Amino acid sequence: MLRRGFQLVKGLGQITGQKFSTGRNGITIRPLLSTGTQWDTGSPFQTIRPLTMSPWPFSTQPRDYSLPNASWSEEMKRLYDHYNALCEVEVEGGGKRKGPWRRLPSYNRTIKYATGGRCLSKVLQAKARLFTRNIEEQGAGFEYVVFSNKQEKRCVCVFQAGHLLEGPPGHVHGGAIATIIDSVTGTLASYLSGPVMTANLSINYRSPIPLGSVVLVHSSLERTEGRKTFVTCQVTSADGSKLHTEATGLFVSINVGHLFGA
Ligand SMILES: CCCCCCCC/C=C\CCCCCCCC(=O)SCCNC(=O)CCNC(=O)[C@H](O)C(C)(C)COP(=O)(O)OP(=O)(O)OC[C@H]1O[C@@H](n2cnc3c(N)ncnc32)[C@H](O)[C@@H]1OP(=O)(O)O
Repeated sequence: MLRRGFQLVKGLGQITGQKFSTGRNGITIRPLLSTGTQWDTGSPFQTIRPLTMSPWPFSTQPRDYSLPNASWSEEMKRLYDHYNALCEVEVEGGGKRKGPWRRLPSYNRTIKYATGGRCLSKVLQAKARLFTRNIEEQGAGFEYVVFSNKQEKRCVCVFQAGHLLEGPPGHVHGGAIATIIDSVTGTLASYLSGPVMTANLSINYRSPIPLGSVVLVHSSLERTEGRKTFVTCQVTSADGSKLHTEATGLFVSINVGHLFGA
């Protein structure tokens, strides 16, 4: 159980960019997501099935789902380029240095060993996938990339909602909107406060989101109180002129042992 806790903490560090202390040793973070390669199906009895074409197919790197793919619309790519450019700033005399923004990589499973939990068999645990990254067809589900700004304690997600997320005809399902809000606010809260769980999410749906459109999910820190991190969230059209959804979230810091019944 303790070993699992370490794996979880290290995995979080990789996702959030934080170095989580695991006690005496202060373990160095290294890629843990080695099962999520481009050729990986997640099954212990692997069927080789390429997700993307690569000149060297036997990559040991997991696929980063927050990078552009062929399904991204021009609008999605434009917004990606816009925020990506803010990740670096030009310095006098040429050259570049890190800017205030950071693109957060995104994988289809959070942690190699700590997925699923106590109620799943090992085989099912091996198959566990992050909810927002479990649709294989590019562009069909959640296409998104999160950029964070630690100084300003906020993040922005560029989100393109695919056709499998339909709720009302031609529009995005409210549960899918809640999912992306939970993911973005949860990512911000863990980026700022370390391991957290959603305690409360309150959502007001103001105007429907057309299926296939690109929207921005803005999330900011409101305040922290002890173990509690309060964040706000607005989903707007890509040009910011239309408010689609507003939300507030409460995230409670946890000891990772919480997830394993400690
Ligand atoms: C480790 C995960 C990290 C994820 C992030 C990874 C990085 C990014 C990676 C990939 C991107 C994807 C990101 C996805 C993000 C999704 C996150 C989720 O969906 S999480 C699943 C849904 N949430 C649950 O299942 C929680 C179930 N609830 C619980 O486990 C507990 O209730 C918990 C941990 C929330 C609190 O339990 P207690 O025993 O630790 O603490 P107590 O004492 O009850 O509460 C602490 C304080 O919070 C208040 N509080 C608790 N719940 C509240 C509520 N619902 N409303 C208002 N206040 C509440 C309490 O009144 C207390 O306040 P006072 O300190 O006394 O001032």
